[in-house]
Amino acid sequence: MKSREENFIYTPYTSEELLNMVSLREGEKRLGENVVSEEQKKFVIFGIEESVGPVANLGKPGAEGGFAPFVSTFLNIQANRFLLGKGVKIAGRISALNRFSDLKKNRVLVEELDDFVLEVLNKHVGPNQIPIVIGGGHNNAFPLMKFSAQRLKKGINVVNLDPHADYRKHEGRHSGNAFSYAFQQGYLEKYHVIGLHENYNSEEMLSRLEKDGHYFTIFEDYLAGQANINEDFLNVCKENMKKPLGVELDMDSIIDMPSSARTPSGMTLERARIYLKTVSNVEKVAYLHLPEAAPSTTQENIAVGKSLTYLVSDFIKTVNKRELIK
Ligand SMILES: N=CN[C@@H](CCC(=O)O)C(=O)O
Repeated sequence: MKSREENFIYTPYTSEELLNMVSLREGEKRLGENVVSEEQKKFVIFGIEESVGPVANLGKPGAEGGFAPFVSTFLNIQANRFLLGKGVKIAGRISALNRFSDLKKNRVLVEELDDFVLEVLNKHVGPNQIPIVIGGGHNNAFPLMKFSAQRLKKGINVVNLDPHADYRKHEGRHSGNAFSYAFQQGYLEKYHVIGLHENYNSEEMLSRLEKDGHYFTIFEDYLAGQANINEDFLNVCKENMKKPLGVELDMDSIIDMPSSARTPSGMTLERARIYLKTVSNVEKVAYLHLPEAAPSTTQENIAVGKSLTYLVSDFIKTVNKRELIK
């Protein structure tokens, strides 16, 4: 299946392809062996292999490479009492076939991608299923919010752990304005963005976040001990306990994570895990989105694959635990 101008393609996984990525070991069960089962699926995972969004935001390419190391790592973790993986489906991936050198053309390309991601989600996510989208730029938050708002018939609340608010002007689509476009179009109601870096958010954007009634916290306030990050995670969870919540984690919030906006100062992976475990503990998660990882070496592939796997498995375990408690 291709997008309208044929600049993107969706390729579903076959069970055989997925099983080929699993290294079997006698006496053990790997997650991939259960992921291919015929059981009812609660979580549907999609990869997005593109970096047109970050490039259209004047950033660096590489986000097309985040998903592949995730899949091979995730399929090979242990299936055990903590996570069996039978309720998880790895559906397929959207890949970019083109990118231009012209900024305007790339921003139009992002619109084509927005529509294509929405089409794929509409086609492959059932009524009670939760989509998990991995890889690509933060631009793909827009179709995820649109998909969720359309199926719930109202704008949703979203939480994002991110040094950048991605609430830039409506200047053509890119990875830095998914949330401002979604708010303008009524798909996003209240935006909670946690851990903004003082140095990387324009005054104009911060003022607009305030004017539009959103909630944001500053990373440096946590460093100075003027705010408590775990309390802020918990407060977002409590405020959204009974509302459908979109959960976003920009991989560039994590210290040294290979990405377009790689940072030497930021969240530890452990803090990011606590974030996901806390904010996902609401009654209805609309989706999980983990964009922006951009590995370029073998070592970086390992780091990205394992980091994404910890985060996705934490998320699934948190949602599963809630369902069992109910
Ligand atoms: N989604 C990320 N957005 C950031 C990062 C830009 C970059 O790639 O360098 C932003 O718009 O500021």
